[in-house]
Amino acid sequence: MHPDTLPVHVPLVREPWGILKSLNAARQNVLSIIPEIATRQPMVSGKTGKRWHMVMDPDAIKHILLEALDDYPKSDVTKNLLRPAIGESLFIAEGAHWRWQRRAAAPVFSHRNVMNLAPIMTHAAEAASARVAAAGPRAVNMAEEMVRATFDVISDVTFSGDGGFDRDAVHGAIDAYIAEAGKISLFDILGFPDWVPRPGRMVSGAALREMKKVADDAIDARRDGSGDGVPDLLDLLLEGEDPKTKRRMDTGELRDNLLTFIVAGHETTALTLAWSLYLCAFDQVVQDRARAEAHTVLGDRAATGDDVARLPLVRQIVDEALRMYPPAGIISRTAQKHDVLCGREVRPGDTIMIPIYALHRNHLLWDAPDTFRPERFADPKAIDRYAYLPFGDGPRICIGASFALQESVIILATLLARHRFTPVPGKDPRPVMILTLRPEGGVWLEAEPVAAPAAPSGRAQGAPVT
Ligand code: HEM
Repeated sequence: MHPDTLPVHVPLVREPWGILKSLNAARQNVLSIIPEIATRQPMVSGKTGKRWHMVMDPDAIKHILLEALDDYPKSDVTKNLLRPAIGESLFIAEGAHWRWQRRAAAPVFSHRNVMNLAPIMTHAAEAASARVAAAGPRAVNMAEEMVRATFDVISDVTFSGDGGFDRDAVHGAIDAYIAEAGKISLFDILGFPDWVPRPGRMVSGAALREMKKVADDAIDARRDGSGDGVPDLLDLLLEGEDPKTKRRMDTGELRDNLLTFIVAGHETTALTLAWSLYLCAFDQVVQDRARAEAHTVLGDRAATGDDVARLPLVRQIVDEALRMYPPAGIISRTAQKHDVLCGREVRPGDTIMIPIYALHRNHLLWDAPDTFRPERFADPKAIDRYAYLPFGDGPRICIGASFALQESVIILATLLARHRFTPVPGKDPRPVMILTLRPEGGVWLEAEPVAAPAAPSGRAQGAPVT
């Protein structure tokens, strides 16, 4: 197929690059350090200051993420990067300190609790759809809209109804932090030796202090008052207890974990939605089919938690967007022991990268990997589990995966039911990874209103929460 007929992708490196060239390229886009052969081979190794390996072999990945979990902790660099913002929270902690927090937080994301939070997602979907309608007929940057929608959701489910919680202050602080942290990660992902100067290390302390204070105040206020209505993530985490040690989180631990949910959960979900909408605009046939599905199930109302299971094509579009543009495009670990992966020697201290972007486009694992084909997810059993890792895997798999998928399907189905999205010529986004895989330039789409048919009879109406 002619490349012009493919959705946007990153041109990968075809020749070995020196340190400076790699560094320069990574400054612009971390994905551009992935060699093209990583989409054709099970493992690629090299040395850029430190020894590194990129692993795309499902069995080796299973070994790293599941069987030998303790021998492959998250790389120090990832942890150093995030610690100033989110402390020793679930995302960063290792060993016993990670285990008790994971056990205490697991029930927070149970199917029932996530379902209970669906009305907040429906409400955000309604609001996003109304904003898009109001902005038309001119082109809308859907990437920006989706950041707003998912931030509405995550701030409502973390600190719902807390009058004193200043959303804009937290949003601003997180964005400033991520922008700074992104600069550091370029060095860190490459595994440069510690003596390389890191200009971004001077992360703005003031922004972080402000963010933590806002969160602490909201937690203390909640401890004093009683939360009413459906318990949100803060209520659930306040109740959370490690069943083994009976330990509960103190205010600092609660704050670090709630901020983790905001940092880990909001931009990633916004990107999933932005890329899904880009792909729907790219392929009008798929978009029409998804709209027909949404109309059949929803009629003229917004999607609810109960609808998610009845929207398989919308879900497949989300799955395929997560394959082609995984928000966490690379995850990395530091080897602790001598080991052998794909017949190759691994030494303690080696950086192990799982370039999810290249794994999801590996020709050994996927047919026509650069082509948008949501139907490849029609039968989930047909997908090799360790070939598809948008949420990681093993005990450290994303704790918010079902939350993110539910939110994405609710928002995408609602938007597709009410608008027809078409690309704006000459405004294709460029996939760029700094900390996450973003559509540089935005996802600019024309959104034409579509009249939805009346709600199908005999089905409960999902009244949006106001
Ligand atoms: C589409 C959206 C999302 C994507 C693509 C995503 C991706 C990931 C990935 C790849 C990991 C594993 C990282 C590694 O092993 O190095 C992870 C971990 C994590 N994610 Fe997500 N995530 C998403 C949404 C969320 C949401 C909504 C939340 C919370 C509300 C969340 C909270 C976390 C936490 C706490 C961890 C660390 C878990 C642990 O180490 O025990 N994520 N995520």
